[in-house]
Amino acid sequence: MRMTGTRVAVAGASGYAGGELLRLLLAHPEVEIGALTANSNAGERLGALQPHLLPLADRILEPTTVEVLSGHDVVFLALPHGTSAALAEQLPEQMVIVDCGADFRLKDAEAWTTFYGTEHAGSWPYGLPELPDHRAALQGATRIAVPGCYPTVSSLILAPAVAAGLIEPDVVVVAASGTSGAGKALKANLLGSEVMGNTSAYGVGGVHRHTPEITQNLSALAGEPVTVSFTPMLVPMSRGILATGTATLKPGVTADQVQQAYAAAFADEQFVHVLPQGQWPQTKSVVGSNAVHLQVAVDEAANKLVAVGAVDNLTKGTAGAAVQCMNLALGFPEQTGLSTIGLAP
Ligand SMILES: NC(=O)C1=CN([C@@H]2O[C@H](COP(=O)(O)OP(=O)(O)OC[C@H]3O[C@@H](n4cnc5c(N)ncnc54)[C@H](OP(=O)(O)O)[C@@H]3O)[C@@H](O)[C@H]2O)C=CC1
Ligand SMILES: CC(=O)N[C@@H](CCC(=O)OP(=O)(O)O)C(=O)O
Repeated sequence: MRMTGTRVAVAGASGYAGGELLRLLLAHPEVEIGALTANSNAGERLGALQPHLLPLADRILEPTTVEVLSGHDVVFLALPHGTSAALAEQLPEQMVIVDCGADFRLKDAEAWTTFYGTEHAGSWPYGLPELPDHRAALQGATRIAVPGCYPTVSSLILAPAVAAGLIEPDVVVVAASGTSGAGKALKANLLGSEVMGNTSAYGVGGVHRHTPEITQNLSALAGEPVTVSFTPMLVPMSRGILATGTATLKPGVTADQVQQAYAAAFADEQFVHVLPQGQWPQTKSVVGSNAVHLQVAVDEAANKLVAVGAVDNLTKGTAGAAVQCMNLALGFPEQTGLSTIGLAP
């Protein structure tokens, strides 16, 4: 059903994801921005924390409570993991809730507890419409779990090969992220002098919490368990992720088959672009946009498929996906308020 003047609230408006949501929502023709909430920063002017959001500079951040968030058509939750579940269960059923956190992404309760260490709250429709069979569940949905930033790009770079049965169910993903992926809260390894002029791996050895999310996406596509070895890295830039996925080709699979599978998988997708042959994704081309840039090659000597993808972790990796999902939930054209144009140089 098409609605106009849709009233939206953003919980976590003082954070990075909340700020990016507001940047996009300010340019969205169908919404009216309602309550903006925070935690330790409640009572502050938004302008003191998000100086780039000039039209909202004098809005005062409210506490994140059920009372403040009720009375909106849509609530975006951009809160730390584990915070959304308790809040969501008290909000009205008919309200559309789009959760940027992880609380409702995983279907497997055991995987949740292993990686997050708390009780599983359940699962909601997963907000990656470009994965086969996902869009329909988002149309008209009232609860949506936005994917993690690494899983978005890591799943999309390998999805066509997995869905077409071109690779063995055993993949390796190495992904480099800008520091905004870690959120705004000060962390020792994210201080300027630790990050500048430096690149480091972290969460190595299958322990990063995005591993089960990528596994869930690829296994569902394969119709059998897919083993995922995922290694994230931190690089000295504020936004963007560049991910490389590698897998062994099944016997007899040709480079032509691979190219055709990728072209066909995303032919009708407005946000996922398989680049022309010979051109490789780079993060700057997608920064600030909801686009994913992809490229794939066959390494014949090693018998491997190698796929590379770039996203902006805060846009298609979080807030852009959240807006795209809201559009689907409310019946707005999917691209409303979203751009595919990045930055250069
Ligand atoms: N950054 C990214 O690239 C991505 C982030 N996400 C997810 O989005 C969510 C927000 O992340 P991000 O914006 O980066 O994090 P930030 O640390 O930048 O922001 C967190 C926000 O949550 C608020 N907050 C903190 N603790 C509580 C609490 N106990 N109750 C209510 N509100 C609280 C903060 O308010 P205050 O400032 O007042 O303390 C702030 O507004 C997380 O779940 C994250 O995993 C998902 C994909 C990518
Ligand atoms: C660079 C960096 O630290 N990135 C974050 C991922 C952020 C994200 O997408 O994810 P969630 O919503 O699942 O927290 C990390 O590795 O924890």
